[in-house]
Amino acid sequence: MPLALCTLSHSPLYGINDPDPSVLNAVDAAFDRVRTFVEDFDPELTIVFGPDHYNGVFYDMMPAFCIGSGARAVGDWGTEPGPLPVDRTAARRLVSAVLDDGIDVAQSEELHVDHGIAQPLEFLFGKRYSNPLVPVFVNAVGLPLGPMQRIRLLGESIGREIESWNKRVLIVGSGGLSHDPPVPRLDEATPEVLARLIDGRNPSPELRAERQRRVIEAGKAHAAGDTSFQQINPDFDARIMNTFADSAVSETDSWTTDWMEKNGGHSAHEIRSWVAAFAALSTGGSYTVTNRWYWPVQEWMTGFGMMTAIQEA
Ligand SMILES: O=C(O)/C=C/c1cccc(O)c1O
Ligand SMILES: [Fe+2]
Repeated sequence: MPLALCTLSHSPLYGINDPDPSVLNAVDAAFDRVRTFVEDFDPELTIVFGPDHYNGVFYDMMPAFCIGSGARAVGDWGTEPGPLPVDRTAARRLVSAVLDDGIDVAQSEELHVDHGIAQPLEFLFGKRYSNPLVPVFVNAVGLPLGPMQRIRLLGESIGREIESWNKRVLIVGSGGLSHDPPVPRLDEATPEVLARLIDGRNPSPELRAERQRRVIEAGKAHAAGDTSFQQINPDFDARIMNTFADSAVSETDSWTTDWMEKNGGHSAHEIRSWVAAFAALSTGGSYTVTNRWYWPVQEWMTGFGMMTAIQEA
């Protein structure tokens, strides 16, 4: 049974700070094509790799990656709060298989996910989806980060296991390409921010609104040409997408944290979700990229890309 893949950027500023209608319409048309691709594939299970932005996972216990054998959405940025339809059996089997492969993945029976995982699921399946899935948190903001090879190996391990299930499994990778939105950072945190990075679960509505307002303002300034932000880098983004299109996933092993940040900004590490997704797809042999789209969207503060791919029979 073939596996299918869809990798896509997310931005909470979608629907809030929108670009010119010609760009927005093109993005929405691409979303329609991706949704048709998913509907045609008709997945029996979805594995979604995605980051968190200190809304669900904190420095009180920061894993490199974590499989959710139960999960709930925190409901940031207008995403639907509440439990996710996790296939617990599948998730627990994945945890065992990955551990057997020598990768020390964490497990959560109640993984808290933010827009990094919730938004792509809503883009693909609508607001109240009930199709079975397994969320996999991939640390992309809580520095320090381990080498890229580890995320490839995680993806391959998951790919080998799902391959053996003889099911139609859709693999989703969520994350921006080059981007540098104002996500707080440990190395420059004030004591007040540090406390929130360690244990910031269930913030007051005022605190959440204040944080979101800051990001909206940053998006507006970015779109107005404020150069104090690291700029979107379309050349870097093309290189990333070409690597996946060329089936050269193992080349990502040589991408260093420094290189990613210099060229793509601090949040470029979200590309780790794409690496895991393509690595999982690649375990069954060759794959074909069926479509790709890209726009540098200043209003959303991110290089916004999407790719779909399917295993070759
Ligand atoms: O508010 C946050 O924590 C993150 C915002 C953001 C903005 C643009 C692109 C992204 O991938 C983000 O997560
Ligand atoms: Fe993000």
